[in-house]
Amino acid sequence: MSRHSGITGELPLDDEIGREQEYVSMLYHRLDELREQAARRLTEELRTTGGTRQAQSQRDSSVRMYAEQVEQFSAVEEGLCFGRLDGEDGSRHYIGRIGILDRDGDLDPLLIDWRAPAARPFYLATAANPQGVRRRRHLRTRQRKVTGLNDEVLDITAASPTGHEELTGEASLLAALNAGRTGRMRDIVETIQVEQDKVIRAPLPGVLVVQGGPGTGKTAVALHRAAYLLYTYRRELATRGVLLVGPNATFLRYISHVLPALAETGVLLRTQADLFPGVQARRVESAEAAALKGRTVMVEVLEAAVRDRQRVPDEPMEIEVEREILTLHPETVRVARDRARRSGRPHNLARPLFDIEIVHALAEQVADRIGADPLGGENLLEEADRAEIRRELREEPGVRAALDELWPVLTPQRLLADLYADPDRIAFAAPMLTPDERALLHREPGGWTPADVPLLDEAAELLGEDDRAAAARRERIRALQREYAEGVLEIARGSRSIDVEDEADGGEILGVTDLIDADRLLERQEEADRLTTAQRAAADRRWAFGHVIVDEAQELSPMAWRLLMRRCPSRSMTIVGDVAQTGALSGTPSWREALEPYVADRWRLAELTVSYRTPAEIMAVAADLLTEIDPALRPPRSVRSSGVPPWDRTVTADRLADELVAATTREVAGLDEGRVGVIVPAGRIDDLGAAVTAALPEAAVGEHPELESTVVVLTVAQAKGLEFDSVLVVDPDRIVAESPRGRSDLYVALTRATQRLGVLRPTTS
Ligand SMILES: Nc1ncnc2c1ncn2[C@@H]1O[C@H](COP(=O)(O)OP(=O)(O)OP(=O)(O)O)[C@@H](O)[C@H]1O
Repeated sequence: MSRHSGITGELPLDDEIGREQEYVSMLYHRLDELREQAARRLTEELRTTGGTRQAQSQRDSSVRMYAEQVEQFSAVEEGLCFGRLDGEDGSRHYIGRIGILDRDGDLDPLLIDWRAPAARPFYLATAANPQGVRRRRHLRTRQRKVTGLNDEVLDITAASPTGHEELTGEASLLAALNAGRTGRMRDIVETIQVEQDKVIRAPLPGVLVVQGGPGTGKTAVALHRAAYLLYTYRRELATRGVLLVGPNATFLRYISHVLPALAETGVLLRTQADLFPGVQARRVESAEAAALKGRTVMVEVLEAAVRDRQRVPDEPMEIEVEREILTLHPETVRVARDRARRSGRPHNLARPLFDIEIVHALAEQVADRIGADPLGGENLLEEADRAEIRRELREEPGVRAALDELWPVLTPQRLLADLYADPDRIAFAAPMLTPDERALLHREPGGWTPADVPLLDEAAELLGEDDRAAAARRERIRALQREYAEGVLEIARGSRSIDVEDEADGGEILGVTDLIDADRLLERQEEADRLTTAQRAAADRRWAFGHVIVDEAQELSPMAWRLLMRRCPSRSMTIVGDVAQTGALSGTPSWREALEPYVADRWRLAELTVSYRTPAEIMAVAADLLTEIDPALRPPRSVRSSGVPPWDRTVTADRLADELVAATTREVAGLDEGRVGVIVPAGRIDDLGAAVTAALPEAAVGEHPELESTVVVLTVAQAKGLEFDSVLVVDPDRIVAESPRGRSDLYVALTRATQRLGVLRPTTS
């Protein structure tokens, strides 16, 4: 179907590369001009001060725009232009990371953004459906130099060299797949495949579930979809932003370079642990405790925990007020409590109603005494006198203390910490749980776990925000503003280094940092709130995102789904995952079950069927296990073979560490470049990690291991979503035994390799 050639059939390869070099150099020249122009304008805007409030605000948005432009033009430096489409009508278009117009702004761009409709045939055209394309050319570049090219002539009569009828840009694709891994995910913008393109460019509204086996590009697709949506629906998403949720911090670091390389910085990347502003949930707890906290029964538990804080005393309470003792009867409190509850307001917002009732009752006592008619007639006080008494009572420390005791204003953190710390409170709030389950909730204060985050969020809903929460938010926003101010200066410094290089050409520009410091910039920002949408969203628990993307979504608990749905009232979501890889005990084995409570059956399913990571030899091993997990599940088809069969070796238990070190050393020696992943049972990460790092000091292990190390030792939970050139899986039986979802964990472990897989099994004898 397609012809791959070193010679294009028109010009010798070198000449052809030379011609492409001319074009690519021209594009870089134009990119430099645009970047310099943006940097110059940024500097000019930052130098200008004064003017009306409106002028300041306009200037501030210009500063943001130019700062973003400088950032974007720098981000697309590597691989700026990667493709060319020759039409049957003789047209010729270059495809790249951003769109570039010529100086006159002619309609025909010099470079077409990969997300633009005009670029789409680059990804979709096949010999059977050429879409007006005669030839697709992939350009390979290193820095600004064209190093090679691959052509596909979309000619139905030409034979396919590999029989992969469905692949587009096959030579470039295979080159990308066979390249050594660096510990950082790369973008796939040059070689997006047809089934992936359909997901990436699916319309914005509604819930789209992307189900696909290991290595089918779900993460890659999720990231490119974020970039596509921000480009195509910029107006809709500019103010509301896009949230991308990943399974853990290591994974976010792994993917963190992809969107900047696609010149998109407007996506907020977060783990579940970071979704409650002001809380960093790093505490560790048992899988069972996390699973319990993920169940929706916790909504009832929290509701009861809040009710428990709305107290009615058993005995009358005595309150001292200016040397006088007032008595608060349980019945008075009960009536006040019931009225406040009936308002239906969240706890903290109902407190004023409770206060009114209680203060009113106490004021009546005072009025009865001081307004009593000595002759036995009606009380002598007017309503204005009573109002004054109520006002004074509110200020009384004794009254305030009583109100705080009976109906305390609570933060979510206070509610949850008090609940966990006290078995009696747990017993009151969770009668529906078993004693063992209640024991799982009990713990001393001191940090939060990721499974606490949806509970904090739920508690925040039940409590309503009090003033302290709002003040905390203002403080967080201020901190982010400072960060932003520093970021702008950083960009300005970056742009300056480009300018400095150009000084030889007479292009000297006065540096931004010569004119303004972070504090002054911050002052100006406070006048005109100029945070990026993502930054504002990060600080605000009640932010409603324009679109939410969830990766490894099978791991989300029902409580986590509730949180995410609150963040996305428009239900515009992309949910990416593989139900066969579910490891969390409260994770989902079925998309229908997870989504039904929120959108019933109004969601679309897209499936990715081809694995780009895992070679056929390794996928065959994983496929046997998949059948055990669920005979109905089908493994993805591997796009390539490595020619290296996986090995599986049994060693005596006492030799395991030594054998592992020896095998790791061999794998490292066998790789030119690239990374080795050693996946071990969670219960052996400490000793086996220590053994490997003792022998190979460059190896990384720990809570957040450095993925760019040659060797990384990690658990399955840490390895989720990652990949390595060579993978050693240690003690698979124990990995399976460690969790009720152990077989899915092993499936994840076996599918992390791009080239080679080895399995080490200890025996007891
Ligand atoms: N079209 C493509 N072109 C080049 N590389 C690709 C393409 N699609 C996927 N890949 C590569 O395949 C590998 C696996 O992709 P990715 O991590 O997105 O898969 P996944 O479906 O999320 O896997 P898992 O379920 O195991 O987390 C990555 O190295 C990715 O860059």
